Amino acid sequence: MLTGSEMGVVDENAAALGVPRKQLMESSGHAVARAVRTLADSGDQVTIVAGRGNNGGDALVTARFLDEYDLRVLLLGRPDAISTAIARENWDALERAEYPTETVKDATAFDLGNPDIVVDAMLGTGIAGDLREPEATAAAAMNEGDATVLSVDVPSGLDAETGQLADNAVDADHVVTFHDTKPGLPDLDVPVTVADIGIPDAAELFVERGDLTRLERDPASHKGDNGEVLVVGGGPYTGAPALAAQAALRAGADLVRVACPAVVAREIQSYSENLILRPFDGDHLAPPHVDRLTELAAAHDTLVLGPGLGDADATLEAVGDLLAAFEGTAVVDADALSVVPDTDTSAELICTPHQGELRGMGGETADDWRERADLVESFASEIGQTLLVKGPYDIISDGERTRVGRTGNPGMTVGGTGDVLAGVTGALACVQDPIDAAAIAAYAVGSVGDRVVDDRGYGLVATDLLDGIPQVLWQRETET
Ligand SMILES: NC(=O)C1=CN([C@@H]2O[C@H](COP(=O)(O)OP(=O)(O)OC[C@H]3O[C@@H](n4cnc5c(N)ncnc54)[C@H](O)[C@@H]3O)[C@@H](O)[C@H]2O)[C@H](O)CC1
Ligand SMILES: [K+]
Repeated sequence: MLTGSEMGVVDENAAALGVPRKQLMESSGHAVARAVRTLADSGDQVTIVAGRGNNGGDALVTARFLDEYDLRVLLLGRPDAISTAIARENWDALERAEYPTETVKDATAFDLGNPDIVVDAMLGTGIAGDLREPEATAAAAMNEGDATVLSVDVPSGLDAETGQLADNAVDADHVVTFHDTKPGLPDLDVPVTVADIGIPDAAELFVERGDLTRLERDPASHKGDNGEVLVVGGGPYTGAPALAAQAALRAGADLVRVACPAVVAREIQSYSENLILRPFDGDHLAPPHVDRLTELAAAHDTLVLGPGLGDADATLEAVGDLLAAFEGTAVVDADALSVVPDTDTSAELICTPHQGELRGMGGETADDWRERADLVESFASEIGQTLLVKGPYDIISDGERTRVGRTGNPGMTVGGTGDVLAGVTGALACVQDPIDAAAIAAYAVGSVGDRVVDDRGYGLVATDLLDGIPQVLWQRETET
């Protein structure tokens, strides 16, 4: 089952892999034609009712596969109101080949006639709310008439995000949906054909630019709505927590606070005026700090635990205590990772080990990335947490879903890049599911590294990554 927006991610990933949406539309349109043939006898009257989006575009393709029928193609609205280039190209192709096209300029001009089959291609995954005109009148005519109604992707009026059916939705007799079933379809109690439209499995496995379409920033949002991150780190090292915190800000978090030992607080602050420091006594994290830090962490959307903490016994004991007490979402990195397998926690963790740290946690790894993906998935399921295992192929798994990130390059083996990744993951986990946050973070940080190395060659340092994060996350180029 895929929601409409999940389908959009997969579809954009397919385009990134070289299978553009117009090709998918051709497959979709063909699949609808095959379904029409199973329902219609030769010479039957088949009427296509197309909307102005890509749902309509699918059925404009269908028309070219139905030459043996008595065909009518009705476009709801003027051709210049067609909202996508690919749907318009398919409309133009029908016109040039002199198919029997008609445009319906408003609801009063709609006349369904009395066809044997109606193809409902008014609205698919792009709908919001009840049907407006002229779709509402067209739907009522379909529902009142005797024709068999074949809906394209979803019955027009079914919200593929929530599965909710509008009061004035089309009452379909059959549905041909694409790639995977959609919310609400199983409840309709009509035959649903799931058509393979040639989307490669890789579009769901690999993290590609389509995954970035999950990111959105509400124009009406206030400070804090886009995430508050607490980084607990520092002591023996000061750069690591500063990198993680700055990366979290660059990834879009509103407020990032760094809790660190007091003796290094000034030094960490001196790296950036954007950071808010919350020092605790002494020169390293220890069990007496845990109560206050647990309380502080609970007031944030996510905790990033580990950068620069070191591996002093008292520090690792405190990490265990903090994880045991904390109930929110935490990104666990660096020395803190070793504590995870022995800790009982109700927190939701995103652990970001490289392969050596994974072994240290008791996980197995393999040279072949596919084998590694299987091993990481089993280990994630065993520990009941999300893993982001760093490497030339990043493997991200929550034990059920597994994703693979292929961005990044050998220039990124330098120190500090992991801290940047932890920070970005922490910021994204404020507003995304753990697996999506980890997948997007791995993809984005690798992409920034690729851009830096493309520009300047190797010799990249972790601070080079910070500035490029917003561009990769937000200035994305998508296919229209
Ligand atoms: N995702 C894929 O892999 C593929 C999907 N395909 C098909 O494309 C549609 C989705 O197309 P999209 O252009 O995004 O949206 P729609 O055609 O569903 O509708 C957009 C259109 O509708 C208007 N609108 C929105 N709400 C309403 C309303 N309540 N009443 C009237 N009109 C409304 C809106 O303004 C837009 O103009 C998907 O379902 C598949 O069929 C392709 O096949 C490619 C592969
Ligand atoms: K439809």
